[in-house]
Parts: sequence; C-alpha cells; structure tokens
Amino acid sequence: MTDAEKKDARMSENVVVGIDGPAGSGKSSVARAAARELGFQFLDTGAAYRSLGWLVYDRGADPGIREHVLKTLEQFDYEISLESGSQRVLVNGLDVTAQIRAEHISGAASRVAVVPEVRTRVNEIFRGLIQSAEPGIVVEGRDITTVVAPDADVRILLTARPEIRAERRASDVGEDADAIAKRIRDRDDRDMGNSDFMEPADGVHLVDSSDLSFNQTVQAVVNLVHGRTPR
Ligand SMILES: Nc1ncnc2c1ncn2[C@@H]1O[C@H](COP(=O)(O)OP(=O)(O)O)[C@@H](O)[C@H]1O
Ligand SMILES: Nc1ccn([C@@H]2O[C@H](COP(=O)(O)OP(=O)(O)O)[C@@H](O)[C@H]2O)c(=O)n1
Repeated sequence: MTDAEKKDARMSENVVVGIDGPAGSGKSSVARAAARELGFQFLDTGAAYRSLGWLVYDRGADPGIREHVLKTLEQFDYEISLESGSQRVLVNGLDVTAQIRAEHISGAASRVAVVPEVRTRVNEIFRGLIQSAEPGIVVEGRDITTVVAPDADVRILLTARPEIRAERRASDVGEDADAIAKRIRDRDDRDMGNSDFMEPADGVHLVDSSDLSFNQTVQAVVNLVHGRTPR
C-alpha cells in the first residue's frame, strides 16, 4: 500500500479525537459540544474514575487505601452511554450520573486513579467503547493522547491558565475560587504522577482556551478535526 492509500484507508475508518488537559480546562464541555457539532459520539473517561470513587465511598471504604480500592474494583460493573447529550452512567445497574459530579467525588476519583490495576481495567473498557463508536468519537481525559488512544486521528491538549480554570470551576459549583484553586492544584499534582497532561506529546495539538470564548474553543477543536492530518 502506498502512503496515499494508507491515508485513504484511515480516513474511511471511524474517526477518533482524543482530548487531554488539567481540571477546569474545559475538556468535557468542549469535547461534548464539538462531538455534537461533528455528529460524533462522546466519551468522558473521568466519569469511570468518578464512578469507582463513588462506589468506594458507597461501600464505606477509603479511596486512599489501595486494598479498599482493589476490593471495590472486583464489584465494579460500569456502563456509560456515548451520545453527546447527557451521558448516563450506571454502576452495578444504578444510575449515578448526578452523584458522581459532587465536588467530594473529584478527590476520590483522583485517589483511585493512582492504582495501576484500576487504570488497566478502565482503559480496557474505554478501548472497547472507542472501537464500537460510529461514525467517530471525541474522547476526553488525562491520558487519551498518550496511553488510551495514542493512534487517535486527532490529538489535542486543552489548557488554560490555573487562575482561569479555578474561576470557571468556582462559577460552575458556586464556591470561592481560592479554595477551588487549591483543590485543583492538589488534584493536578496527584494526577500528573499518572500521565503528563500539561505538555503536549509529539504530534499533539495545543489549544489554550484562556483567552478564547467557549464557542471559539469548540471551533478550534472542530477545525482541527476538519483539517485532520494522518496519524
Ligand atoms: N473558553 C472556554 N473554554 C472552555 N470552557 C470554558 C470557556 N469559557 C468558559 N468555560 C466554562 O468552563 C467550564 C469548564 O468545565 P469542564 O468542561 O467541566 O472542564 P474539565 O472537564 O476540563 O474539568 C464549563 O462550565 C465551561 O462552560
Ligand atoms: N483519563 C483520565 C480521566 C480522569 N482521570 C482521573 O479522574 C479524575 C476526575 O476526572 P474528570 O475529568 O471528571 O475531572 P475534571 O477535570 O472534569 O474535574 C481526575 O482528577 C483523574 O484523577 C484519570 O486519571 N484519567
């Protein structure tokens, strides 16, 4: 096969768009809106870590204790819908879509996320979902461009300055930006031990949303997908 033929073959396959970035950079809202505009499906990978963190608490266990997390992982049956509207999340058949968004679940999520067995298990789930998505999928998280789908057709790192991320999150949850900024910093530090989502890996496009409106950020992503280059 010539290079041009290989490129054509890839273009006819389902399109995979990976977006990584730190907390509050706009990954989930931008990825969801871009997916809708592109007519693609959407996968928020953080929802799986949040769901496991939620289940650990539900069992009265501690997300900071590896044995508790591993025990809970054995009893973790996870389902997520891929439509770009509101993603329905089921844990052991129970709808936890709203519960996993609570602020205290963010910390639990990033504690269970340091356990390698957890990452291996959820990555298998993500790869299965990505394979089944048609005609394309936008996947967002921390390690999509580097670990989950390093072969994605378009790979993007979405960033924003720390104070802007804290302000955005504060206005979403109605809390003081300083308190949120500290929690985001702690979480980003812990999460950076798993994968680097502050610097774009080779071939990853950097989109800094600090000085862009929400719609401009979505458009930047959509434009990268329309002008996609071969992997
Ligand atoms: N230019 C922008 N780009 C991305 N998000 C923005 C922008 N301006 C405001 N926002 C808002 O910031 C918030 C980002 O939250 P979210 O998408 O949950 O981020 P993340 O998934 O990275 O934690 C959303 O409420 C979004 O509407
Ligand atoms: N691909 C991913 C996605 C999330 N996570 C973990 O899950 C937590 C919650 O992810 P999220 O994307 O819902 O968090 P926000 O950035 O939206 O606050 C993160 O703080 C990470 O610890 C991860 O380790 N890898």
